[in-house]
Amino acid sequence: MTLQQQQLLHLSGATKLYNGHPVLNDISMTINTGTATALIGRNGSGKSTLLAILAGLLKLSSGSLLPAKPKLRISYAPEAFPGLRMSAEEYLYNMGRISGMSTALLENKIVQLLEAFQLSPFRKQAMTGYSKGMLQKVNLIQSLLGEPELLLLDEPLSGLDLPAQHTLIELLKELKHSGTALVFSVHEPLCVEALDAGVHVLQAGRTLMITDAGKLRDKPSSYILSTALSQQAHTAMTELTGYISSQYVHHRYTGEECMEWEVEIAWTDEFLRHILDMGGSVLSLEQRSGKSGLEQWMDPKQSGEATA
Ligand SMILES: Nc1ncnc2c1ncn2[C@@H]1O[C@H](COP(=O)(O)OP(=O)(O)OP(=O)(O)O)[C@@H](O)[C@H]1O
Repeated sequence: MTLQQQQLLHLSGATKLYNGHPVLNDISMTINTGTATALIGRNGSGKSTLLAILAGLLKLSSGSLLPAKPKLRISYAPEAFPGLRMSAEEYLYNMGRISGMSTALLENKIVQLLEAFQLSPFRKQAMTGYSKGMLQKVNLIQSLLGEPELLLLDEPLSGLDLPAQHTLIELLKELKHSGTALVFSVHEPLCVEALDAGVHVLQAGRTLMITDAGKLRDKPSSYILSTALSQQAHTAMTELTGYISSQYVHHRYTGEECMEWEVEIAWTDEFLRHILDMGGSVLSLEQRSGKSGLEQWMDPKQSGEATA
């Protein structure tokens, strides 16, 4: 915790039973101001249940949830949002008034957010006619209206088009910077990396691991696609400094068998030269992060099995 960060909420030994069966089992986490925490895990691993508990909407079967102060301003955007009969503008206005916002501030905020999410042209239409993505935008705008100290988002990117995803991430970055604590469930790496989030991996209601985006990010490598070389030339390449791995792959367009080389970026030129010297052709070159990136942790069972 940096000097400026303060504890907002502490969850300890949280267990939630449904029909005697634990769907969350002994979960502990501390949420500090100005931080982002991503909950990741397979479908049914307990992310939504945990968010509803943090929001105070579900009671714990055992364990404790301790806010650092009595009236913490919490906003919550649930996973599903129904198409109500009222217009988005009306709904947002009502929600803002319920949370105690002043009319002037609220009207201003609604206009800004509807514009940012490109919903202004539809603001007076009944939400029964909205698409899934449009409803998700209203759901998110509702959670962004006030100035929450803790913002809980259940799969916020779900159903959003790309511009809306970027708008949301920029807004979340600003909120985090201004001290709001963010906790969100997510199946895509985009949010985790952009918000430099801590990562809480759930598996069947239990904490599998706690880490952060920085640790999960791989050092990028160069990936060179070349025509297949002779066995002798291939072996010589594998002995060069900077070699990481190689595999036979089929070319995306021609279907031809070729070789993909993963090499350290600093040695890329050497490898390109060797391929040409050995009679091969370079088909493409790109730099990207390696195999065990964040995507792998989006499917924690697989990772758990791999390291077991
Ligand atoms: N009201 C309920 N009654 C009984 N079981 C429930 C209830 N709500 C959730 N569960 C169960 O709790 C487990 C965790 O569900 P939860 O919705 O929290 O998972 P999730 O990680 O958010 O899943 P997803 O990625 O699909 O949204 C699941 O097995 C689910 O069936």
